[in-house]
Amino acid sequence: MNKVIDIQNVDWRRDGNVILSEINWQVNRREHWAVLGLNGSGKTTLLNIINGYIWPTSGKVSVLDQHFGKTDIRELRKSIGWVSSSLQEKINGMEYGENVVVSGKYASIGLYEQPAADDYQRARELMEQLGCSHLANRKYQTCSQGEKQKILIARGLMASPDLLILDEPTNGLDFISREGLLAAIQQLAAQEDAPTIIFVTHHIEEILPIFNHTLLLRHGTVFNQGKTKDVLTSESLSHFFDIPLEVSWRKNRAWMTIIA
Ligand SMILES: Nc1ncnc2c1ncn2[C@@H]1O[C@H](COP(=O)(O)OP(=O)(O)OP(=O)(O)O)[C@@H](O)[C@H]1O
Repeated sequence: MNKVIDIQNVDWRRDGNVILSEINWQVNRREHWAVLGLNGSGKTTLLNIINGYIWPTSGKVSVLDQHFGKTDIRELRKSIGWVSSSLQEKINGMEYGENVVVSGKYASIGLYEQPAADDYQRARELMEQLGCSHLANRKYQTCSQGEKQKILIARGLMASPDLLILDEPTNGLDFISREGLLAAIQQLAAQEDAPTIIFVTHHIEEILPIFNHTLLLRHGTVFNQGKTKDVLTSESLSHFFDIPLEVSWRKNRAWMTIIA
């Protein structure tokens, strides 16, 4: 496989508005990317294009070397794990943690097929990896927000995807749970056989060292992209957010302070 994501000159217009404009973005294997942008900058729209839920008005898209327009998107989606808040709403709260994870293999929300014993074995391993194996026999609705996210990430890995998209996975987490989830993601991404991970966030300090590349989206355009250390600079981010700020690095993570 050459490119995990290859987006060339993509525009998306809706009702006379330009929502995405001239997007060019290439993601190679062995790279993990963070996508950063304020509300309404076009992050979800871009993810919807990658997953084939919306079609670009112009431009070319290929994902995992499959060229859109020439491929069966439903087949392709089996190789893409996607964890988002809209998925969270679709999960049956009465389902047990491990069943939620196993359902990821069948790319279905509930379980309509009879899983094999080794599916449960794999689900347990993934839950172990994410630090949530103790939730295997817990009803999903009784789990905390952070616990639910870990279950959903394990679920997203169940079909052994080549691409895993984490869309604002830390939403609604307190800072302890957030750090717990980030530590699990860092560990997961560092594994030899990890899928390529795209991590979408509003917060620069959530960009873990493993996210060696970052894409900055603003008003539906790519403001900057490249190596995370080159992109998350005081100068670049002051322009990006249109406010003077200073970036400092602690434990290989960038933190920003607004300077009056
Ligand atoms: N189907 C649509 N029709 C018209 N406008 C749309 C549609 N979908 C998104 N938009 C607009 O496109 C812009 C980008 O939205 P998008 O949801 O992609 O942003 P986002 O970066 O994901 O924001 P957030 O961080 O708030 O989730 C917004 O102004 C939104 O109102």
